[in-house]
Amino acid sequence: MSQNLKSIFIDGEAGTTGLGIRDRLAAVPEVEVRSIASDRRKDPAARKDMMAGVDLVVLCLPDDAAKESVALADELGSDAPKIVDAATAHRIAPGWVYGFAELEPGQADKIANANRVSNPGCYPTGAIALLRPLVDAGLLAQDHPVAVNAVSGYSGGGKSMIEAYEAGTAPAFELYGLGFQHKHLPELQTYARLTRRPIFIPSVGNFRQGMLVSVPLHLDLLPGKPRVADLQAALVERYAGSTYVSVVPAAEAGGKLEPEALNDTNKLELRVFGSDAVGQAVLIARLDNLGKGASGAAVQNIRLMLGLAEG
Ligand SMILES: NC(=O)C1=CN([C@@H]2O[C@H](COP(=O)(O)OP(=O)(O)OC[C@H]3O[C@@H](n4cnc5c(N)ncnc54)[C@H](OP(=O)(O)O)[C@@H]3O)[C@@H](O)[C@H]2O)C=CC1
Ligand SMILES: CC(=O)N[C@@H](CCC(=O)OP(=O)(O)O)C(=O)O
Repeated sequence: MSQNLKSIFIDGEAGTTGLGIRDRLAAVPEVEVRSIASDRRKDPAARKDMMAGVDLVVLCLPDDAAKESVALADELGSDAPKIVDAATAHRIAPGWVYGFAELEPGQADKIANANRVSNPGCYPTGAIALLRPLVDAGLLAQDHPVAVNAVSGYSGGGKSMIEAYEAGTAPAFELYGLGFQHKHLPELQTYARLTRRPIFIPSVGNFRQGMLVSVPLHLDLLPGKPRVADLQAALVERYAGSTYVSVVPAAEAGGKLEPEALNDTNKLELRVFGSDAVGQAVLIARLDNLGKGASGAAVQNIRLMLGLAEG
């Protein structure tokens, strides 16, 4: 192995997100992925030893295990590696940088200079990408009563949900999050800069991966009563020059949108469907929940943190 390679340990390498990151990193020649023998992969001592010898660790674990890994890294003091946490545990935690590079100007630099980066949730990636530019532009009041509806492929539920769908024991389609406590609400509200808690209703369908996130709006309830083109222009301005986020004319979709078109990419497409005649719009984000919603974003963050060129 070359001395110049950056070393990475994926804690949770055998899981859905971990495997996705490993596959993507296989195409990055500047890094080597180091692994623990399968029978010791949950052993805290083995994980700590591994962390002591690498440049960066990616946590692809349930929240409690991710917190345990961070505590192990803390015990290493100045020998601790950089951390990207793909779990929900540290998304609004002090001392962590939110790993959505396109959040606002300067966010990619913050990620590049951070030791601890929390990879965003799949649904918030779409919702924040749609909402934050409108809030920043004054087109959406921070206390606007926002509703976010979304559908995900079943891989979003990790190994257990994948097994249930592939065994044919899961429903064809299901709404969930109906207790108003979905784990993504805190980061969604925080990074969209909303002061009023949004209503968030996710759903899961019988397809493996892919995602749509939508936000309906009544234009006459927005500050200054904007037209559909004003919403579109605010998104275009925010993401001009972005490699992975694009604002696509809604007319191209012919009034329909399916969730799987960006699978196996790190892309995020944003559209504003609307009618000035009826004063209504719906903002829609399309992404791969395993791509820009998880492993793709993680590798984008890893590249930034290790000073590697964009992939
Ligand atoms: N699936 C998705 O679309 C996304 C998931 N995430 C997040 O990534 C994290 C992982 O999710 P996902 O990949 O879906 O989950 P999976 O259930 O597919 O994988 C989790 C992995 O972690 C392993 N694991 C559990 N406990 C420990 C432990 N104490 N030490 C070491 N390894 C452990 C599991 O081992 P075993 O194989 O034995 O079960 C499994 O391999 C979660 O926090 C999730 O919220 C983030 C974005 C999207
Ligand atoms: C379909 C499904 O169950 N999706 C998961 C979200 C995916 C995920 O794991 O979200 P993180 O990015 O926060 O880890 C859920 O709603 O809990």
